[in-house]
Amino acid sequence: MVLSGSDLAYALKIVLGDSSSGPLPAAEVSAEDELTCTTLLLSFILAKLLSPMATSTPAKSKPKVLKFDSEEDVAVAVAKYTADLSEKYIKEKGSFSVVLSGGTLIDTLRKLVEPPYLESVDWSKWLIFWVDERVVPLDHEDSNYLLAWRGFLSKVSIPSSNIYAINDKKSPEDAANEYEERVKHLVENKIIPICDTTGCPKFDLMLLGMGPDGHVASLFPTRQQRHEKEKWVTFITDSPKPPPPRITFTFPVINSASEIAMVITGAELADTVKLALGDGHGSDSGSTPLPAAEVSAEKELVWFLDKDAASKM
Ligand SMILES: O=C1O[C@H](COP(=O)(O)O)[C@@H](O)[C@H](O)[C@H]1O
Repeated sequence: MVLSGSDLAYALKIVLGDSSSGPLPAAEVSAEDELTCTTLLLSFILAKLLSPMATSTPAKSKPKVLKFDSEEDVAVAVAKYTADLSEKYIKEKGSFSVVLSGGTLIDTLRKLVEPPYLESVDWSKWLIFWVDERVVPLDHEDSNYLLAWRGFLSKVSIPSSNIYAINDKKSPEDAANEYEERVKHLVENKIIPICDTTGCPKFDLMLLGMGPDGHVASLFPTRQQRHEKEKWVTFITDSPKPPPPRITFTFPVINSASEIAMVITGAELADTVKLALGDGHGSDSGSTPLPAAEVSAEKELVWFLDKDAASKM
């Protein structure tokens, strides 16, 4: 009987290890029994390899892709989706943590700050974070905080103590470390739960946009931050998209969120959407998938696309 490979270790231990109730059948193998024993062993190994226990992280489900006739329809759908999740999570856990990106996303959230949601959403239970931020003063035109303040936060009654902007007085590295510390503190105080499978903070909802190069947050195809596995928040000083200094949540944190919406509109993103939802590989990023193709959620990832963004699929 010839056995090889590390996957056989557990089977060998069972078959060859001592047993108080007498030897297992395979331990008494003779030349005539060899075929039967090998078949049994192969079945055991196959069953083990094919069972969900064979992989250390459970496979996540495929993204849900929703296509709409217009950008306006996307805005309407994203508002309802967010308000519904707000109600669900506040009912379940008493608060709703939302991670915002910058860019076009904020304008697409405009329907959320109109009736009926303006009155029906319990804004007092919201906690706001940024998936990435440009390291500029908070009142600078490039600030994602300022963008969100103007287009969203100034219109709703989220307590200011629940709005977690970055410290704009620090260097990118220090600002990233401080933001990570603040999130750790919230985790320690059980304000943000921890994701059992990754050990990262588990935010309820991330609302993400995507750049034409397939970047999400400030994780760019050609920069190493996208490969960060240890830090929760990292920094970049040479972002290919200006301004160069930024901080960003890393993929382990992004992909630990319960729900993620990728909100993407406009014909200029159609090729990138096709790549990201296809095999994920951009022509200029070799065999590494686009960052947008690496987004996954603990519960559900939904791509909201208007017909222009979906036109090449
Ligand atoms: O620089 C950034 O870009 C992305 C995408 O922005 P968009 O304007 O193309 O929608 C954004 O998601 C990110 O938060 C921002 O810092």
